[in-house]
Amino acid sequence: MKSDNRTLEIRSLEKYYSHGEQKIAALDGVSLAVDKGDFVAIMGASGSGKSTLLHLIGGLTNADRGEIIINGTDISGYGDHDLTLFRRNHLGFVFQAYNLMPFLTAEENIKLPLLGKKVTDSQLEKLLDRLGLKDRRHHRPDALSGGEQQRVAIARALITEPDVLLVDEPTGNLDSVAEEDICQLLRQLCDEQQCTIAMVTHEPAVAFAADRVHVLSDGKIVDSFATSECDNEAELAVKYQQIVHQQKQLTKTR
Ligand SMILES: Nc1ncnc2c1ncn2[C@@H]1O[C@H](COP(=O)(O)OP(=O)(O)OP(=O)(O)O)[C@@H](O)[C@H]1O
Repeated sequence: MKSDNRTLEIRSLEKYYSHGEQKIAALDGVSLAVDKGDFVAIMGASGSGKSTLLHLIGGLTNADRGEIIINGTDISGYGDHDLTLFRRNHLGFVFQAYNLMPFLTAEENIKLPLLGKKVTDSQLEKLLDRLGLKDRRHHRPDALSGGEQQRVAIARALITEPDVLLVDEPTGNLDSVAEEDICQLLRQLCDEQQCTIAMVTHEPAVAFAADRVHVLSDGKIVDSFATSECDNEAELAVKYQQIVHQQKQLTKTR
């Protein structure tokens, strides 16, 4: 059923890579729907296709088949120029490596995606305040902790008010305290500001912040479940491992 609230819809997405004679299906018919304000986590073993999926949603590579519809716009047929414009206006990215400009302050980094466009002072203040960066705004990245650098990266992704925030292993370089802090922040952004988030992670503790987990295996979504089915991250880890194990058994018997 189509929801009017749907921010992201992926239909039968396929992506192949060639290794010599061999053709590898990185994505093999992935379909997914995310409503406004929903937070989904995409989990899966190494090589299951997580990054490929996020890169396709983000218009960083093209699909071989299928559709990617973001707020009603199908970007799957777009060329490089249109994809660049679409990314700039509609998507926000947060990566494991914060990718901040080392010679710019936190505030200058946050304003980078605006490309000179004005942001109102109150908009910027609100964002700095929300991300707990007010007293760090004039610091350069090397004077910030890992968690603070990731907060700056999140603020930079949010400054253009994107339709979807695409997040790739956001806590991979952080200790457990900073990890929890970033997870809480992402959760609150959904609850309070109706941010729509698609996040790739292999960490059950990080996935627990989401509303729903989709499990990828060999380029297919093989299962998905609401995180509310799990009382805590340990239960989520067990549930995820069971799905992965079941999938391995199925592959063996094929
Ligand atoms: N540029 C590429 N050229 C060739 N093959 C690729 C390329 N990118 C990914 N692949 C292959 O596609 C499959 C999916 O890769 P992908 O990086 O999406 O997996 P992943 O789940 O993100 O893995 P990881 O958790 O290790 O980052 C793998 O078999 C990988 O080797």
